[in-house]
Amino acid sequence: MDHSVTSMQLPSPAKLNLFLHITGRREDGYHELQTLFQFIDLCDTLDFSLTRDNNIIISPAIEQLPTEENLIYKAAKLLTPFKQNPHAGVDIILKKQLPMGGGIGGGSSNAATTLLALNTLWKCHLSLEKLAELGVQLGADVPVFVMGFAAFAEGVGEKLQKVTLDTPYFLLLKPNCHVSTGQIFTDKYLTRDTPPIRISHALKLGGHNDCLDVVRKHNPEVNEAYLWLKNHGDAKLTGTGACLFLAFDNVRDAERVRLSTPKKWQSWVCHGCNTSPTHDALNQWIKQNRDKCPK
Ligand SMILES: C[C@@](CO)(OP(=O)(O)O)[C@H](O)COP(=O)(O)OP(=O)(O)OC[C@H]1O[C@@H](n2ccc(N)nc2=O)[C@H](O)[C@@H]1O
Ligand SMILES: Nc1ncnc2c1ncn2[C@@H]1O[C@H](COP(=O)(O)OP(=O)(O)O)[C@@H](O)[C@H]1O
Repeated sequence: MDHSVTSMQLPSPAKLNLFLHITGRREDGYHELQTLFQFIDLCDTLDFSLTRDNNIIISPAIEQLPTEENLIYKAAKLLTPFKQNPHAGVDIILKKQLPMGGGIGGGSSNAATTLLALNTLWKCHLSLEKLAELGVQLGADVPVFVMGFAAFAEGVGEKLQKVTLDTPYFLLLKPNCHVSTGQIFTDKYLTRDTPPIRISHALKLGGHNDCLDVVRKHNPEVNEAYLWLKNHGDAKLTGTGACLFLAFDNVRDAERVRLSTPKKWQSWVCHGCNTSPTHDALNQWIKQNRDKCPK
């Protein structure tokens, strides 16, 4: 078979929570949210090659993360009951660029990219909705990456309404600390009573991040980076952090502020997108391989 139809390279982008409201707490302790998700063009890359040995091989390994806990592995495992050929396996090469545990959803994105790639390579023929339903078991942010459109999200982040947002440039900052999502969501001072808003309100007026004060309190370095970034505009926290971001109308201004960023923090200038770069690349792959792909 033509090698092109047995392998695929896809980008796996990060997301930003443009705002994050906590509107309540469910009986199981999970928090009900309203958030606006936008993708950015800062991406990991995943190479998938079909094999015939029924194995899921991921390289290189992520430091201090056993393969079985890698969300890429978990996503591939979730799809195995749906493989057309029971002997099909996959070799996956991960080129990691996204900082982990930064609130930009790299792990969830990698899981979604894997679901999308293997659904095609393993000919599982599952709908996006079914893939999102499987993916939410791995994390609340997986569905938005599977669906691939910027979205107003409710529930724990899985009830999605497609939106079209402005696509500014962002300066993204990563303070040198790891924020524990669990610690933030169990803090007694976290506010959990932001009144629910309508999508029209969200799109017109935006919102805030209810986690910000608690994250700043637990993580002095996030606080320091926030105060620094705030000198340049409306600095925001994504998810439960630690990453912070600031929007700009043009790339020049974003680059100018980035050049003055203290060197102790990683920083990137990136572009907001309304469709996931994974979907753009997958659609391109499908177009190129349509005639070569056996049904
Ligand atoms: C906050 C958000 C916003 O996009 O993103 P990140 O900051 O992680 O990127 C997500 O909702 C993160 O969802 P998810 O990825 O499933 O969270 P996990 O890290 O698995 O959650 C760790 C712990 O936080 C608590 N948790 C998480 C999500 C939620 N809606 N309510 C919660 O109470 C739970 O106790 C959970 O065990
Ligand atoms: N492929 C993966 N990439 C990144 N993190 C992963 C992956 N698989 C599992 N994880 C775990 O998920 C955690 C959260 O990762 P990530 O999604 O990048 O952060 P966040 O949820 O804060 O945006 C990591 O700290 C790591 O332990």
